[in-house]
This record gives sequence, C-alpha cells and structure tokens, in this order.
Amino acid sequence: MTEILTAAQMRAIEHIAIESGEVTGLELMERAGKGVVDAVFMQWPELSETSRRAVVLCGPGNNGGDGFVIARMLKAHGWDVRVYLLGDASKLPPDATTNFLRWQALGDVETIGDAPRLAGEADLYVDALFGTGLGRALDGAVLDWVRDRAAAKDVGAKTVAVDIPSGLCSDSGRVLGAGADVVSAQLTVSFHTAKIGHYLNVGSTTCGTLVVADIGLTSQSHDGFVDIVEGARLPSLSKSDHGHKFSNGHALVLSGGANRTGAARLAAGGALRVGAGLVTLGVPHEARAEIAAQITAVMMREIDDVVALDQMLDDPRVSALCVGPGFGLGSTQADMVRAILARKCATVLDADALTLVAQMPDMIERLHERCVLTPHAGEFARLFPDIALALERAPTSGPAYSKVDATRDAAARAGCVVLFKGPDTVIASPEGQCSVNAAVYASAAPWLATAGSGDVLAGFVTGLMARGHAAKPAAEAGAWLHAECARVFGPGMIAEDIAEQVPAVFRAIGVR
Ligand SMILES: NC(=O)C1=CN([C@@H]2O[C@H](COP(=O)(O)OP(=O)(O)OC[C@H]3O[C@@H](n4cnc5c(N)ncnc54)[C@H](O)[C@@H]3O)[C@@H](O)[C@H]2O)[C@@H](O)CC1
Ligand SMILES: [K+]
Repeated sequence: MTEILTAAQMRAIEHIAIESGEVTGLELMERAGKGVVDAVFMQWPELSETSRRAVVLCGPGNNGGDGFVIARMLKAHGWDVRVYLLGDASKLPPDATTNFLRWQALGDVETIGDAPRLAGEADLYVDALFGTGLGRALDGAVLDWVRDRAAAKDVGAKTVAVDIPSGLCSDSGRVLGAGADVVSAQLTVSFHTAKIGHYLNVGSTTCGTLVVADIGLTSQSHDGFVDIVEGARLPSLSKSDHGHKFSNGHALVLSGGANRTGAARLAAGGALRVGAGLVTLGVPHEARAEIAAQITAVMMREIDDVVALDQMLDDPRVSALCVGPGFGLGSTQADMVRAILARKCATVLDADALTLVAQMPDMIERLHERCVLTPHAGEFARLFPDIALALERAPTSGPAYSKVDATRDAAARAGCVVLFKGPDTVIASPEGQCSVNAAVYASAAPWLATAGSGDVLAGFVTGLMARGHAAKPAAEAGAWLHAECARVFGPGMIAEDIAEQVPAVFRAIGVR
C-alpha cells in the first residue's frame, strides 16, 4: 500500500532529510518547482510548444517559495510571467526569500489584489498561495480572487495547484471556513507522496488530476501513517490447489423475513464470489419459499430465533457471519445480534444490525476485535453522534478534524474495525491503523451509488473473513474489490452486477 501523509508527517520527513544533511530546503524547493513545471507540460503538451502567459500567485510561506521557482522556470521557457504576492516580502521564510530575490532579478512582483482572473488574461494560473501550512479560511484579496475566478467559469481554464489547492486542508480534504471557498484546479502537483486531504471529502473534486512529483526524499514508513488500498498489494486471494470447500470457510448470512430477502441474498452472493467455500443463508420460516426459489449455490437453513441460531453456530466450520442487510429491527433480531456477538466469531455488522447496535446502549460494549462495522454516513451518525458532529462542524482552523480522525476514534470506541463508507472509504482498527480505499480520480466508481451495493460489500468482507483473513485486511480487500468491480462494469451497473465482475477483477490482479 502507498502511504499518504498529514502536513505534520510531511514536515517531519523534510526536517529529518534536511537535518541529516542529505538535502537542503532550497534544493527541495527547486525540485518541487521543477516537478510542477514538468507536470504542467506533461498534462498540457500544447503549453510547451510556444511561449505563453502565466499568472503566478504566491503566498506568504514556502508554497509561495515554490511559486517563485515556477515563475523563474517558466520565464526560462520564454513565457511572459506575472507574479503576485500576498503579504509582505520581508516576512517570507528563508528559502522562499531566496527564491523571491532570484525572481526579482528577472521580473516584477505585484500585489495580489491586482491579479488577473479571466482565462483570456493568462494561459496558465499557478496557485502557490497556501499548501500544507493553511491555517484558516481564505479571506481578503485572496478570497476575492478565488470567488471571481470561480464566477468566471472559463471553458478550458488551466489552473495548477502547487501541493494542494489553496483553501483545502491537506489533512482532511475539507475546505476551511463556512463558505466552501477554495481554488478549483485542473491539475494538482504534490511532492514526495500524496497528502490525506487529496483523497478525503472534496479533495478529489477540487484537485483535478493529481500528480505526485519525486523530490528525492526517502520514504520513512511509520505505523501511524495512513495507506491507500491498492489491488496490486492485497493479501493473496488465490485458493490453494489442494483445498476443499470447507478449507475455504463457511459464511452464514442472516436474512430478514418475507419480501425483504434481497439484501441478504446480495450479501450471500458476494461472499460466495470472493471465495468462501460455502455460504448459507439463515432464513426465517416465512421467507423459506421466497429464498428457495432464488438461490442455487448458496444454501439455506431455517433460523427463526436464538435457539436455532445457536445450533447453527455450534458447527465450528461456520467461520464468519454477516448480519444486518434487510434483517429487521425487532426484539428477536436484537437478541440474535447479542447472541452472535457473544460467540466472538468473525462478524460483519451492516445496515439494520448497525441501527440495533445504535439503539441498545449495551451493544457497543459487546463488539469485539473480530467485528467489522460498515456504516455509511447516516449509520455512522447514529452509532457515533458526537464524532459525526465533530466531522460535520465547519472547520475554522487547520488541520481540520478528518474522516480518518473520525473513523479512528470510532474504531477505538467500538473496539473493532470500522469501515466508514463513501467514495473515500476509511478503514480503521481499534489500535489506530488506518487506510483509505479511494474510489476517486482514475479509480472513480460513481455507479456504486445504487440500491443494494452496500449489501454486496458486506458480503465481500464476510466471505474474505470466512476464508481466514483478519478483519482489517478483509475490510480493505472487500472495499477495493467492490469499487474495482463497479469501475470495471461502468455505467448502467446495478447491485446484482457487482459480484459478477469478481472473476474479471481477480484475473486482472493475478488471483488463481
Ligand atoms: N519545507 C520544505 O522544505 C518544502 C516545502 N514545500 C512547500 O512548502 C509548503 C509548506 O510551506 P509552509 O509550511 O510555509 O506553509 P504554506 O506556504 O502553506 O503557508 C503558511 C503561511 O501561510 C499563512 N497562512 C495560513 N493560512 C492562511 C490564510 N488562510 N490566510 C492568510 N495566511 C495564511 C501562515 O501564517 C504562514 O505564513 C508545502 O505545501 C510545499 O508547497 C516544498 O517546497 C518542498 C520543500
Ligand atoms: K496551493
């Protein structure tokens, strides 16, 4: 998996590299500027063909320092470059000052209030106002510029954001302030690794194309770092050449009553597709005929109450459970959830099971480390109302409380893995290990927003746990497969199609 960093982690990595004498801050700034110019010419080759006009907006920190480097490099390409500075040049930090002076030898520096706004006035706008040091909402002349630029609605406008679009918090992907004012970039060039904010919340819709430039820093893995889930780095999902069905686990998916069995059937199909050796639907008597008419490889067993459930769970071959999709919210269902939690089996709690946990104060304490909760935003708010509130409150200062923070806090409180759904799905363990499955940028899967898709995800995670994967890797692999199946299928996809894509996706990542 690839690490993505907070601003503080990035600063620490830079600091260590500079302190060790491996590189100077000035060298890093030069490489950052070059990385942006190279990415601009790669993204828009037409800009490299003839000299053009650039407007470079520089802020009061090192992001502004990068801007002066970019201005100098574009000038060296023969461009007409105009530079606008926010604030007092005498207060720039040292490396930015050096590059300010280098630029001053080549051209003027005007004040930000005079910066042009319209596409006709420049071929390229460079946003070097704020990067990882954004501390509060945009205001004053910068805010005016951002609003005017947004109102201009230029077709084919080209704005490159240096490190991160100004106004966006690099830890959370949230816009600081109540107004949602942020530079809208077509290209964002970050350095060393992407930042968490590029992937969460509105980060991906604000950055345009995201490019990460190598500035020669060495990676320094750390337990606290957040990972991006990647298909190429999932645990092995191949089946053993010598296995039999029971060696691949037996998943039990509990269904609700008649006329609401679809969700459990979708989950069961998902569990089977990702390789559980057997999948059984636990079905109330009244729904038997309905389910029997619609399943083939999935098996069925009548489970009406806790007694029948306990009998089934006495079979040690049942290796994972899924409870919640279409399950119901009655007292029998609540008793069954309690009975399941008492068994300490690998269990995915989704949909109605999450609502039951939220309604019964004793339930949260019964959750354990082999559970995975899979809430969407509404379910998350029911389960963890105070945490959800902190996440919804408009952030006034940076770094802002993020979905990563919220999921980590929820997992610590629940004592189990929490998979907080969305295009920016965050998965956290109670110990704070955390990853993001980002169905954004080239991995976007917008057709996942369809009825029943969450049921399939619950089934995927259950199937992988039934096969013996631990809760967090199962949640990560399930989330990645889910989004990738939808991406591969593309437009027109409905929930039934998701699991059907598993064979193609498995083949593509070498699963056998
Ligand atoms: N430190 C280094 O060696 C390197 C830093 N790099 C660049 O440096 C950036 C980080 O630099 P800094 O830490 O100086 O932070 P920034 O340049 O992002 O901004 C910090 C400055 O902006 C002010 N500020 C924050 N929010 C404001 C607001 N809303 N309105 C007005 N002023 C505000 C702060 O008081 C501070 O003066 C990175 O994003 C990256 O672009 C790169 O050059 C790579 C090397
Ligand atoms: K920026």
